[in-house]
Amino acid sequence: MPLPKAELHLHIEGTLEPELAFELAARNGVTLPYASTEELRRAYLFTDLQSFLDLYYGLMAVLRTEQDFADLADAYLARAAEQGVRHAEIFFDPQAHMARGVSMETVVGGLSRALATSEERFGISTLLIMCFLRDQSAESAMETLKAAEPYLNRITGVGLDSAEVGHPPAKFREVYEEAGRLGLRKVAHAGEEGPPAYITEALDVLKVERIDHGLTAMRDPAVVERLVRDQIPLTLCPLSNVRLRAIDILEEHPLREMMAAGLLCTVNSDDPSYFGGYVGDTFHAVQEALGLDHEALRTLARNSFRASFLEDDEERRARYLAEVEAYTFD
Ligand SMILES: Nc1ncnc2[nH]cnc12
Ligand SMILES: [Zn+2]
Repeated sequence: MPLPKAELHLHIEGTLEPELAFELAARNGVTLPYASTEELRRAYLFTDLQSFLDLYYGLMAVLRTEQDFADLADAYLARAAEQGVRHAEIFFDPQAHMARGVSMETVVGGLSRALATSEERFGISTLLIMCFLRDQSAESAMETLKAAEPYLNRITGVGLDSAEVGHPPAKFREVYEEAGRLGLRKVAHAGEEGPPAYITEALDVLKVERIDHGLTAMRDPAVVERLVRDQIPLTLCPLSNVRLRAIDILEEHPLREMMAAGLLCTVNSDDPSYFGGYVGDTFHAVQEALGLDHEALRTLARNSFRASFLEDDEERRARYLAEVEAYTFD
């Protein structure tokens, strides 16, 4: 039995496996620019975040109907369950779909249909976090938030993703203020490729409660001190960092140093179909590469539930935490 954990940094579109992509392409009459799943997999040689995003947005062309989004989420949940995930806070990128003529209703409808039965089928509780694409305009983000208003009973929070450098958090001040007025929780990618100042800006200007990635915090001791003082959770994605060349090899990932500094670290998969592993695989990979002992893994699992947005369900959080404490490694 795998260690129980929450996954807090997971783009549902990044769980699209080549086999499902080809199945959906055939179902929807979409022609992919790859002859086979093998050829598609061979294209997963990324040099940076942008080179990944180009392929990731391109492959989304196969996602067209509510059923497609439900199938995508179902496939993720089945794999996550095998990897010990008990709770998942799932990102989605509506602008990438609406730009292709797929409505918010289709996206949220399909995803939430799969999530509605996740607990009984997979034993995984779920929340949805809607991300804005930071390389698009603030106006587009605001329009996206407006388009989501009829569905806010199914959306817990907002996030910020896509190409980071040159798109600082402050660009989205108004849309985050409005999200706050609507009662949404707030997270943002910061410090993946961007400077540590983006992390501070996301906290100060956007008032986010968690930082997605936060890897570059280690370049600025003052930023580390702030994150430690306020116990701001970081949703780290070590396999993603290697595949997108933020670090050269997993052995050089600063996770150990970050935990030792007192940062509230969690480990997540980001886009598991593209980066070589789901979250349980990621735990194994960092355990091996960094020599983490069982107590460090237990701390990461504990942190994942502590950092989750289960505030309205403290009883459930306590139950998950008790599972972590009772877990015996074999
Ligand atoms: N790692 C990542 N960084 C920014 N945007 C993303 N969208 C999907 N994965 C992402
Ligand atoms: Zn991400």
